[in-house]
Amino acid sequence: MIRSIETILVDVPTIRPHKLSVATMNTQTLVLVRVQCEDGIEGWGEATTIGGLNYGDESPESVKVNIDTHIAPLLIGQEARNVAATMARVRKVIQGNRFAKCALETALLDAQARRLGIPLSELLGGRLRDALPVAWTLASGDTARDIAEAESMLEQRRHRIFKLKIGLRPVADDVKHVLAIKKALGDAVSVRVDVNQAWSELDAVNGIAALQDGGVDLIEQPVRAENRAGLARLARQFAVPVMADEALHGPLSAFEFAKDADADVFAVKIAQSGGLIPAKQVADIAQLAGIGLYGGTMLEGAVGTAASAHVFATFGELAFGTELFGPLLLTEEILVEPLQYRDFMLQVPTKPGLGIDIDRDKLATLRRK
Ligand SMILES: O=C(O)C[C@H]1C=CC(=O)O1
Ligand SMILES: [Mn+2]
Repeated sequence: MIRSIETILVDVPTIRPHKLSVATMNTQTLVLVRVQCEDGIEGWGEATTIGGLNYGDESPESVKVNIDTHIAPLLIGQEARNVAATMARVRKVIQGNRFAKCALETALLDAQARRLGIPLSELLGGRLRDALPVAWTLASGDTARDIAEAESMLEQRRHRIFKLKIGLRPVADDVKHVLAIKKALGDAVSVRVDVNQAWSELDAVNGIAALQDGGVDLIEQPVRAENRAGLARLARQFAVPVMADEALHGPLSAFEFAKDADADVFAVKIAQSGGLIPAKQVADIAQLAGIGLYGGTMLEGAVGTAASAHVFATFGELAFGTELFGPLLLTEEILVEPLQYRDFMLQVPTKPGLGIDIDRDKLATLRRK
């Protein structure tokens, strides 16, 4: 039985300003969810977003207040072992709030997998890989600094896929910035861009043409999330793959995109999908439709990153790798043993549940008072 649900806000400074077209982040706020069960088992989940309400329609504070006030009371006293029934109840009576639902589902599945003594990926059907390629986002806003940062990542064998955040400056300036980085890093390195919806369709036609010529590998969410037809036109017009990110809000939106192949690639995110099981459905839909997969992040800390890793490890196809670098962008470690990144890959944890242990003392110091 579920005994208690606690939500904890944790503000962690980033290692440098992280500049997106919608926000500049100097801290990330983690919403940690702790579910305690009568049998002594506990599970952890996490929700994050980017820049308060700049990125999505849930904020860390809304996730906390909506779980505390509206969702937790539905769950206290419910059977903890049947996560499917519990989440079905939540999904039936709670509208929206995908990030909050994801954090809760993560905690319930973590608890159940710990109870069974198996890694979470096994509860999700079993893993097809033990390590995941991880991209790094260059988003300092400065070309020379981004190149130096990428070179250091290559030297440490941490990342060889780089995603550049653009869309804030005029298209020509952004193209110049991206191509300078691509030229400096060379052909062995994958350079991609994320426009975070900033371009008009006309900007996108011009921008993508130049980026494609310059050897950029992937174009992420160039136009508004609502403009599915526009994204589809761009995907058809260009050979360089065009990826849907903010446009994906779970299985239903994935199905709408998949019906007519309106994107070449999906950025699958557990939070945007509304949970781990819906994220798997998004991936299934993509694979059935021949759409490529990329394991996305909401810049989660270690808990959300581990949860995402367990989900992505079950994907048959993962042609574009992942961007599960969230914990590496933060100045503080909240795990007893950090997640392992080596040889350009994140190692999927192997211990039961999420396979991680929260450092309780650290959490006590960092939590918002
Ligand atoms: O993809 C996004 O839009 C959000 C996020 C993921 C990586 C990053 O730097 O920002
Ligand atoms: Mn994106």
